[in-house]
Amino acid sequence: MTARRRPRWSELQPLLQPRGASLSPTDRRLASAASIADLRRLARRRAPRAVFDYTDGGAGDEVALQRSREAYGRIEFRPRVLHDVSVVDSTTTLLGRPASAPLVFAPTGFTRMMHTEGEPAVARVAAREGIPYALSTMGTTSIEALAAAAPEGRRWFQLYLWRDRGASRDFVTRAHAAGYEALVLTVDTPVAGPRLRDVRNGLTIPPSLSLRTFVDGALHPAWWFDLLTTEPLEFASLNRSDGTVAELVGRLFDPAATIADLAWLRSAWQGPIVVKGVLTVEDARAVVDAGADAVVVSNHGGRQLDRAATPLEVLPAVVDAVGDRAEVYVDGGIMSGSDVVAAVALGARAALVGRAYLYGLMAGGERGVQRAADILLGEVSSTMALLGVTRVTDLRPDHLRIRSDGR
Ligand SMILES: Cc1cc2nc3c(=O)[nH]c(=O)nc-3n(C[C@H](O)[C@H](O)[C@H](O)COP(=O)(O)O)c2cc1C
Ligand SMILES: CCCCCCC(=O)C(=O)O
Repeated sequence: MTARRRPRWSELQPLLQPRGASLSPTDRRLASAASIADLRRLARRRAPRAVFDYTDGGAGDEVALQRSREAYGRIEFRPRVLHDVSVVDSTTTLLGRPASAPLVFAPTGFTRMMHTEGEPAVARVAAREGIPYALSTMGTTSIEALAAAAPEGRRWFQLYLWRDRGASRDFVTRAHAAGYEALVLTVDTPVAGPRLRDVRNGLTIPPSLSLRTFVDGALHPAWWFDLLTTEPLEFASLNRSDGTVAELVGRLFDPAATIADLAWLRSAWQGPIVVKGVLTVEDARAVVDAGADAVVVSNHGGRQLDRAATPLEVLPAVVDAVGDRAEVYVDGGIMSGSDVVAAVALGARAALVGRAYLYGLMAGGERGVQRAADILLGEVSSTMALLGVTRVTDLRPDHLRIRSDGR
């Protein structure tokens, strides 16, 4: 079924080593992770609590976070049998260029806080696997350094509009000069969502030393060892950023941004623009009218407005409304390749994942991200085969039904 796909590094590695021989403890742990949920468990053990919670958590009571995830639990596949699935082709095109699967690594801020290998590690895995990766404005690696780390990769740049429009313009210029292919304008963060776990943990960016963080660190020495033995976190654009995430957002992000700013961006950037954070048909139409080439139906992984709509539920209506004029992606709660396939069957051109690769990163740096990619991409192929589908374009809504009982 996946015979034509090149074996992945982490599948090969155990075969190339004498049994149990020189596999590092990290490699052994990663090799034993069979799912993204397993990687999450490893991540939780390795990262300090404040870091894990920042990544894992959502806004408010985390209702949006849970609903986004639960929506995938309601999917019931309708497999078709006796179809030749000896060769499954998961390739597609995104923004007019080839991708090995309908999958994108979503932008995530402060990535080197999860593991010091950070964004370059994520970008290298994405490049190796032939999927796009969007660097965040709040990244801890500069636009230029990331381009140098994975020059052959498909790089998108995620833009937050800042109060200082000169700085926003500068990001656009730098992304263009460094060969980024697309801009992802995130529109669901006019102010910070209330991240209660971060408040309770006293999280600051960068993490500061206090009795609490000292104890947290003592319980997670590997993470601290990595942090202390590498260069300090480099923020893409900030010289000093001390404060809580909410303070940072309040200081930098422009709550007055409107659709006119998207029109401005359209005139300033010649390449594709993806608008991320749309949850209504009205907004999807408005941003496509203003020049967006793609929209991401997203509630920011449940991290912004709690009780915001569930992306998978909104997806079909957005596809109906703008799918003939723009590519429609979805994210939030995607933890397996079978979730990716369900999203595509419901009309998404691609699914973005955030936490899924961050759990891998926290669990084992670049090798952990590779493990996450292996798991997701392997599951995309096997789910397609088990559904009786050999091409992404053959996935249709009638390959599934949505159960109302959630079981
Ligand atoms: C730790 C973390 C940091 C994030 N930072 C950003 C960011 O800087 N910009 C952005 O547009 N979205 C950001 N997001 C949201 C993701 O791009 C994406 O929408 C979300 O993670 C999808 O949900 P999932 O994590 O369940 O896959 C972040 C998400 C996480 C988990
Ligand atoms: C509260 C918004 C923080 C913005 C930076 C990173 C990000 O988007 C996130 O979700 O976290």
